[in-house]
Amino acid sequence: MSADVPQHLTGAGQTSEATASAAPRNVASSTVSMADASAPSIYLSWPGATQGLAIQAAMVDLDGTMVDTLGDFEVALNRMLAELQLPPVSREFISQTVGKGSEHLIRTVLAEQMRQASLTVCESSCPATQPEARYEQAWRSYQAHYHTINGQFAEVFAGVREGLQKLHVAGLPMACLTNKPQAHAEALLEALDLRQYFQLVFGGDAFPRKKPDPMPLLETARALRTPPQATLMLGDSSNDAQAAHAAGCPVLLVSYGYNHGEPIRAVSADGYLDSLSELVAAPLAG
Ligand SMILES: O=C(O)COP(=O)(O)O
Ligand SMILES: [Mg+2]
Repeated sequence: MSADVPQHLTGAGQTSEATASAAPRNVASSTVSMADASAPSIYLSWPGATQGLAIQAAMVDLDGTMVDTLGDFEVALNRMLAELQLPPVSREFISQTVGKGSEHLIRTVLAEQMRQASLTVCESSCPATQPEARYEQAWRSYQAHYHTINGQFAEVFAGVREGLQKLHVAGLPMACLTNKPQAHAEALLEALDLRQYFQLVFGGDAFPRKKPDPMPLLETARALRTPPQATLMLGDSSNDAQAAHAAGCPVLLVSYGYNHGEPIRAVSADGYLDSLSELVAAPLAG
């Protein structure tokens, strides 16, 4: 295991606090076997696939792929903005900004709402205040509010439980790989009863770099002990696709998530799904 992988993220992480704190409720963890280089391949297909994929494990994105979290983002951001005496942000703006981690979301929203406030309050002659000067306060406020409401305004997308169940039944080891902070991701998966499907959960603060950098995918494949080319990324945005291409992983994209306001089919991928329930998974003989 390379020295740059935090110890709790190594293969031994299967039995570390991440898993121990999230004991499966419906599926016994002992029924979910760990992947290794000789793990059996699963053949995956979906409607419109000219050719399916032979894979040994999957990494599944969280926001926009499994869970519609726009409501949570909206409430936490607007409570933060109210504290900072800034105008509320629209759901549409959030949907185009989410996906690159909390830091990027807070910085972008702060800059936009400060710009709007300066236009309203002082027309064109406001004294310039740098968003960066308010970033630390905004970050603390946002994280506290998000922690309080996490999952209360979120919903699992239609077809997600069915799709994950199919992959689980086919014997596919899975990790949740998100840019959401680790603690929020773990709590959300638990609250929505999705944690049971994942041997591992890696948040945006689990590695030194986030998607679209390939590092989180390469380290997750390493932790799952499957080669990147046999480790599928299942996501909703160009972040996931870009990271997958750079890591050498196959990638499938869902059409209903948050792709920075751009059509998902314009993003290069091995395939596109309108619902995870469209997936067909079967063990590959031999
Ligand atoms: O940016 C976030 O917080 C979440 O993003 P992801 O779950 O789509 O990776
Ligand atoms: Mg996403």
